[in-house]
Amino acid sequence: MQLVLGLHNLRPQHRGCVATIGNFDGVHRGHQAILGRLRERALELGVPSCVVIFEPQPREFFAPDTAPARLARLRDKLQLLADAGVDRVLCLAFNQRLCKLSAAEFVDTILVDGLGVQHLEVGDDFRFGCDRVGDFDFLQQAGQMQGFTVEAAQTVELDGVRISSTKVRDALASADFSLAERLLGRPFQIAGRVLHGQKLARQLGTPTANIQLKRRRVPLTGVYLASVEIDGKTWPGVANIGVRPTVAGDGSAHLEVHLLDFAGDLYGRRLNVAFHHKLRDEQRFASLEALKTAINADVAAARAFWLGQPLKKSLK
Ligand SMILES: Cc1cc2nc3c(=O)[nH]c(=O)nc-3n(C[C@H](O)[C@H](O)[C@H](O)COP(=O)(O)O)c2cc1C
Ligand SMILES: Nc1ncnc2c1ncn2[C@@H]1O[C@H](COP(=O)(O)OP(=O)(O)OP(=O)(O)O)[C@@H](O)[C@H]1O
Repeated sequence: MQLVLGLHNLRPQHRGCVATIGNFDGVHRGHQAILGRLRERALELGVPSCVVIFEPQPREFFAPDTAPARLARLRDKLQLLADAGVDRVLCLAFNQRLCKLSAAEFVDTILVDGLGVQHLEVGDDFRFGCDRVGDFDFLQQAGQMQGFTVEAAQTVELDGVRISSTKVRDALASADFSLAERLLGRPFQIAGRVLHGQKLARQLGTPTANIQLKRRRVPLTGVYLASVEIDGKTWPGVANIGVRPTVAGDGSAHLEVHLLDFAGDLYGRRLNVAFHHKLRDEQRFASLEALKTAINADVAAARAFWLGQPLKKSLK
C-alpha cells in the first residue's frame, strides 16, 4: 500500500482512482464493508483504490482537549487499511486551510484535480467541507457535472444499531470486550514497542513488558485480562493501563503487561495486546507492599480465568 502525505505530494500518475473519505478510526465492520465495496469497484474499473484520511482527525483539530481517544494510532490504522486491500492512502493535514475549504472547493481541489476520482464510495451519513455542508446529494450532483459516480454504502448495523467508532469506544469504556469484538470484527488490541521501565516490577515479583503508547489519550484504563501473541503462540496475562498513581509516574498513560509463565527478553519488540475482561480500576495504594498484594491477586485471578475457561477462538 502506498502512502501519500499531503496534497502537494500527489503526482499526475496518482490521478484516476476510486476513493472513500473518513476517519476510519479502528477500521470497524462498517468501515470494512465500505472498503470491501471500494475494492470491488477498483477491480471493475481497473484503477487503484484510495482512502483519504486526515491528520489530526477533524475533532482533534477543533477541540483537542475534548476529542475522544483514538482506537488506533495512525501506524496501526494504515496497517488495518493495508490488510483490507487498500492500494493507496492520501493523508491530508487537517489545518486552518483545509477546514475552510467549501464543499465545492473540496471536490474540485482534492477529488477532481488531485485524485482524478472516477468513483466515490461513502456512508449515507457522510458530511464534509466547511461547516459540514457537503453531503451525499451534493456529491452526486457534483459527480454528474464532473464525471464521477457516487455510491452510498449500506449502513452496517449490529443488533439494530449502526456500527461506529463511537460505539466501539463506548463498549471499551464499559469494558464490554465481546461487544467491541463484534463491532470491530476482531478483538480490541493495542500495539506498541516494548521499552525499558523503571525496573520496579521485578522487585514487585511480576516482571512486566512496558509498551510505548505514543498517544495523549487511551480509550481504556484499569487492570485487564489480556493476551499477547509471540512467535505464533498466545500468552495469557494481566495488563495495567493507566498513570500508575502509586509510583507517581510522569502523569502520562502507560501500558504494562505481565504474561503468565513467560520467560524471555521482549525489549524492542512490537507487541499486540488483546484485551478480554476488566478486573478492576487502577488504584493508588498506600505502599508498594499493598500494590504488590493487589498485583498478586490480579495474577491469581488471571490464572484462574485462563485455567477455568476454554481458550476463546481468538486465543489459539
Ligand atoms: C496487573 C497490574 C496491575 C497494576 N495495578 C496498579 C494499580 O492499581 N496502581 C498503580 O499505581 N500501579 C499499578 N500497576 C503498575 C505498577 O505500578 C508498575 O507495574 C510498577 O510501577 C513497575 O513499573 P516498571 O515496569 O516501570 O518498573 C499495575 C501493574 C500490573 C502489571
Ligand atoms: N456502520 C457503517 N455502515 C456504513 N458506513 C459506515 C459505517 N460507519 C461509518 N461508515 C462510513 O465510513 C466512512 C468513514 O467513517 P468515519 O470513520 O468518518 O465515521 P464513524 O465510523 O461513524 O465514526 P464516528 O463514530 O467517530 O462518527 C464514512 O463514509 C462513513 O459514513
